[in-house]
Amino acid sequence: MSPRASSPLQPAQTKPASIRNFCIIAHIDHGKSTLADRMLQLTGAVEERVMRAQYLDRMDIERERGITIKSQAVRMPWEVDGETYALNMIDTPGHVDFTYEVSRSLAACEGAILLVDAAQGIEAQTLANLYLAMENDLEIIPVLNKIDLPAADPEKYAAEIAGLIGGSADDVLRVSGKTGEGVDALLDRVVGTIPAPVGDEDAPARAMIFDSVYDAYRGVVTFVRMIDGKLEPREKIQMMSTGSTHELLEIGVSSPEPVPSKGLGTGEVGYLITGVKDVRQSKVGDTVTNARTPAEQALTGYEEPKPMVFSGLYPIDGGDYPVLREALDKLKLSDAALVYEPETSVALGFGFRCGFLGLLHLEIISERLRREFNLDLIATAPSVIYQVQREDGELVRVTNPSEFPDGRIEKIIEPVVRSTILAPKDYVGAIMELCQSRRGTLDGMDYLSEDRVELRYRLPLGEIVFDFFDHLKSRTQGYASLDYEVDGEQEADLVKVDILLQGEQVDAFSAIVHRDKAYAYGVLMSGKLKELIPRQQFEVPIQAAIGARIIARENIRAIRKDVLSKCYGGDISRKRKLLEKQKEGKKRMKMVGRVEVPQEAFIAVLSTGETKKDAK
Ligand SMILES: Nc1nc2c(ncn2[C@@H]2O[C@H](COP(=O)(O)OP(=O)(O)OP(=O)(O)O)[C@@H](O)[C@H]2O)c(=O)[nH]1
Repeated sequence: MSPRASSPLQPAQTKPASIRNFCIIAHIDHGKSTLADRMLQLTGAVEERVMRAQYLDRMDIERERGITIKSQAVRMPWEVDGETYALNMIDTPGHVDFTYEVSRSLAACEGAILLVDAAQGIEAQTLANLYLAMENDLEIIPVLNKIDLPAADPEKYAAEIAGLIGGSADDVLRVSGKTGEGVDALLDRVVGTIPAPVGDEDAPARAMIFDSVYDAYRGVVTFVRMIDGKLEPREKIQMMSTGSTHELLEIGVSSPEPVPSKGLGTGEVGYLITGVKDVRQSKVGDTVTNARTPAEQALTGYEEPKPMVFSGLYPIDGGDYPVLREALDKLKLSDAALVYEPETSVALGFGFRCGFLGLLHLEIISERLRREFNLDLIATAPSVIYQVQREDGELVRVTNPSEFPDGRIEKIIEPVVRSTILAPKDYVGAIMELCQSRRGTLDGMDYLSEDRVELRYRLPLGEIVFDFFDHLKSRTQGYASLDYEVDGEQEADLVKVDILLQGEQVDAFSAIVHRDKAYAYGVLMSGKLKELIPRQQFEVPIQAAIGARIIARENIRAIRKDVLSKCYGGDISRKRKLLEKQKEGKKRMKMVGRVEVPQEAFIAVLSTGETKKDAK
């Protein structure tokens, strides 16, 4: 494949008419990275000699090790009819938790390539991002990828896509990121149909931050799209949400390695480095302006990141608490959405209550804590924000069951999501059953093609944060895809169920559940704990309670455990060994009142997410 591109345009001198800003909307594995590789190759942005598979992804891994910065936007030259254009490809996060970040990336573009696997068809996340792109008035270029696959069915899926975005199935481009077929035609289409950026070149500078990443060596690298005016190196810039000013140490473009430039003009996409150490000082959605001649009005659409899902993180080894605190402080530098505060649990000891954008965000953070900081953690069941109004009128914000107020309650408000589920039509019944059992209400249903259906449900966020996705997958043999977006609140009849061991409340097991499911939750939890907690030297009642009312009860019968009984008359070293072993075991026990609960019991009950799952 020989590159078709003449010498690139210089960033500071490129006129908006020669710029095209676009992103690729695609489901995981539909081939975004492979297609990006072909584009880098074809445009000559990356020389053949240094080309390697998943060029941009590779940079991602390097960034984790602090070697280079992640390329959130790549600039590529492309020539059409003797004229050179600068194409900026902007990366969009693919997952539902990061809808706001996606919306900012989209706001930085005039067009989007909708990339769909020609053997799979469109998926729910892609659909949700497509709708977002359409709401943002982006020009959509529909593309079927992997047409080289024997299983590809471009006719069927082209019709499906045409049905969604309008136009004819013939307008849907067909490419193979693997063989490179059709990629040049796609780049021509980008130049031909995506509008050039419009902005006021003479106005005071306004740049929208669509991403900021933390780099161990260079501090925060901020990715911006220039809307009006221009920015030049060594200027003082100002963040419009806070008014804070910073020296512009470096400004440039990624092509795809970072290349410093003489500035960025209207319509361009590039990066800024200011020496800021924390991504919170460079927030996605914020407007950057020139501190000397600031713009009067910030760009619209700025939002603070809002944590929606909360969970307590506790080190399994209490001695790791300072390590956990340090690790969270470090992660915060690169993640503006992570919030946390210290919390103590009677059962689990010292830990942190952490707020996340959603479940995936929670998973990413716990995984990073485990992998990068070597921490073994217990995470309490995820919870959402409830507004609880007491009878005396006081409103309490509850993100943790332990904050649930005692006494009489007037009403409880819970967050609700608008969800989209895509699946083959044979599974509609199973999906409806699941959504109904989670208090969902059907908003609508459409056939995308003969055999694929889009279901739209309103569901309480609290019902899906737990294990909804796992259930959806198992009921549809993995075929369903889900996307959701927080959409308002509703009143709900919820209660707090406590679990008591010998009359002592185990805070880590309390949960806020719908009244209809409280009994099932209580029975399930007490049954599980009975299996998991070893018999003690006295009888231990396990009770589930709503306030003072007991709704379920199990008993662990007493036993006198004498580890030495087996070795009557045995030699002393063997006895010592057994006693040592018993001591080891005790270390992993947590005391709840007088009851010894093995660490494993907490882990088994909390981390598998089996509690609410079975309590349906
Ligand atoms: N046959 C064929 N396989 C392809 C094509 N494009 C991508 N693939 C394969 O599909 C798989 C996923 O491709 P990626 O490019 O990693 O997909 P992605 O969308 O970037 O995936 P994530 O990085 O996980 O989001 C890989 O195994 C690729 O080799 C294609 O045009 N034809």
